[in-house]
Amino acid sequence: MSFSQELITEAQPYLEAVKHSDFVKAILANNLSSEALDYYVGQDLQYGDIETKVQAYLIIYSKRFADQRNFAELLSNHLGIDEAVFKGMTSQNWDTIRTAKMEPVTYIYTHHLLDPIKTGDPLNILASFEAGVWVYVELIKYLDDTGKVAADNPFYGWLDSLKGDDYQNVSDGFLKVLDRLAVKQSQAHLDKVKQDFLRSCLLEWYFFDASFKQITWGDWSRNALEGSREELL
Ligand SMILES: Cc1ncc(CO)c(N)n1
Repeated sequence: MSFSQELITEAQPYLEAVKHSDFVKAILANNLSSEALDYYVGQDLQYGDIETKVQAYLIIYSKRFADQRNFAELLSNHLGIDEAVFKGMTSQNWDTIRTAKMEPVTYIYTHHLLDPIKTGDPLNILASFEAGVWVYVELIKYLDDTGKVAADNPFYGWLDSLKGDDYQNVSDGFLKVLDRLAVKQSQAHLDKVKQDFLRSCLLEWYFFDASFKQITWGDWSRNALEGSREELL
């Protein structure tokens, strides 16, 4: 089994969990609240900016011109994002939502993506990033296959723009690069890379969960501070 097949096999339970998440169920039932949608769009735009940064570092740290060109092209596609699709999903002012502040799960997930940059190793940097791409490709296939996301669904335009072979090919291409970079690496190194990949898959679930519940730093503070006024001992 190739390294990427191993990653994907072990990631299946996380993908199943994403499919079963309240957020995804609400997309399929077309009853996601506008608050959850606004939160998701704002946070995903922040996530997308970190994807830009990660891909820029993949260009910088890759040792092959062919890989660098490929990453540069994919980064250009990423930046070609159809703003209209996101604008159509939310009633919020674009400038406000485009500059949303990162809430806790977005912060943790994006810092998980940024952390391997310090290694300067494209294998480490690519693994945690590709996990998110892979989950999205699989989720989009799943949503499309249900045939339940109709034209009146806020995710219709989003699904329409991402479904099909192009996005799948991007993910498959990244998996091939991972396999090539994994050759001759120590087991300890590969174990760390795998852990990072699976952790991104886990954080995908938390990203949807946080969106469904619109979890903020304020919520976290309130949770932590609740009860702190009681006398100790
Ligand atoms: C949270 C998240 N993960 C993955 C993707 C796909 O790139 C995305 N747009 N957002």
